[in-house]
Amino acid sequence: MASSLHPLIDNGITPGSSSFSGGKLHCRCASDQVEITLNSNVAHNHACGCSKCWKPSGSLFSIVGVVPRDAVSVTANASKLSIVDKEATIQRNACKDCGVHLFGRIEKDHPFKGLDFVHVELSDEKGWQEPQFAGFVSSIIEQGSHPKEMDEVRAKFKAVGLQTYDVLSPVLMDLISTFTAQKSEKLL
Ligand SMILES: N[C@@H](CCC(=O)N[C@@H](CS)C(=O)NCC(=O)O)C(=O)O
Ligand SMILES: [Zn+2]
Ligand SMILES: [Zn+2]
Repeated sequence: MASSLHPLIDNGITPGSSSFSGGKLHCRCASDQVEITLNSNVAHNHACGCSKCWKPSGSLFSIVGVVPRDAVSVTANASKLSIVDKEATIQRNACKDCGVHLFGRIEKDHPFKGLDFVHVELSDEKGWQEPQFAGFVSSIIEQGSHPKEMDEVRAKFKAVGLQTYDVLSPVLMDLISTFTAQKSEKLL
């Protein structure tokens, strides 16, 4: 398989630091970079194979984690941000010039409302939580990967110690279903 899963996965995973408490993200413009300050480490960091999450060119997967939205502030060049798809659940704020997604925010009623989605590779700091699993793996087929490559893709994740799922991990799926059950009062 010629393609890279993601630079933070391909050569093995570097563990983060439990005492790390945040840092800055920058877009990839040569000047006037959008800067985001995060006052928190990420949680539920994972590889996402869906077509909507930003990924570096040449990679099959995005690496995306969440932080409380109160921990996110735009600290430079906010005027360069624009929402990629206003109809999507996750409103991904991208740099209009370089295309990098700086943060994704949920405004509608949703189990993950209150959490923003961010890509820690946009930071120079070390200590961010390492990827915990791979989600939306089968979605890479929708972007042109051949179904025959899937065994190899899943084996590569397993080789670096990550479980693969075709939606999200059991913990996150249980959170989503708990939210749904509480809303319909099946669970009190
Ligand atoms: N197979 C679809 C899956 C898209 C999808 O459902 N993505 C997930 C993971 S990021 C999601 O929660 N999307 C909500 C959104 O994009 O607003 C694709 O690849 O486009
Ligand atoms: Zn930019
Ligand atoms: Zn995604």
